[in-house]
Amino acid sequence: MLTARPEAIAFTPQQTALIVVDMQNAYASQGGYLDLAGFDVSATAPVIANIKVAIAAARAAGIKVIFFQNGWDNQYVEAGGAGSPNFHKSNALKTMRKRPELMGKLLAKGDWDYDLVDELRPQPGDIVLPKPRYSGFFNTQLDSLLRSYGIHHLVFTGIATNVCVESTLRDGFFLEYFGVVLEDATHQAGPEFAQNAAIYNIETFFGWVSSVRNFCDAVGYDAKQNAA
Ligand SMILES: NC(=O)N/C=C\C(=O)O
Repeated sequence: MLTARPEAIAFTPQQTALIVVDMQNAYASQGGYLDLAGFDVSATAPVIANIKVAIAAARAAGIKVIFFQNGWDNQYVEAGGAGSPNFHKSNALKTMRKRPELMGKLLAKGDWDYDLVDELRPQPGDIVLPKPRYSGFFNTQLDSLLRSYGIHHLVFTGIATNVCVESTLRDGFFLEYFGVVLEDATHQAGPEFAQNAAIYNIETFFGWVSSVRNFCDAVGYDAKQNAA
């Protein structure tokens, strides 16, 4: 049983996945895309630390860990051309149009910006999925993989709460997945009200909101003892 808002939610480890959304240098590191595009990433260190604990707890409980990496090939073919709203709305693409010296760097496969942060490394048995748009369900193998493992509960961590986390959780809701976000293992892109609004939306309309500590308690993982 996971203590959560608006109410506790039951889950079994075998039917649950921990989803780690886009914990790449682009979203969590100084000098990465969000930072260069003018978003504040100064408070991401505790989020990385909390995700690390959630991942350890999930692995110990036999919960599948799925990492997403957002981005495209270094020619940006997968980003879409002017016929795609992504071409017009992506702040990474807009930043690179303003600063052409960054072309081939931001969110480009093979570059540091695209890499997962050093602290969060996939291990054998984890799944790593590339995704070309905000939702992890769009143009990825996520749905078929989850169905193949009989998973229908998704516990979300990652950046950004109000963009890729919320988009993926919402799409999951429409596909009949139960979505829980661990709020202290997420961070917004934009002002704090964006975090609060995303959490409000999830808690009220699309899923459940919990914390890393509650998740550890639910799976019987002692974070303090394992840190020692
Ligand atoms: N990972 C995300 O939530 N991404 C948000 C914005 C972007 O990728 O431009």
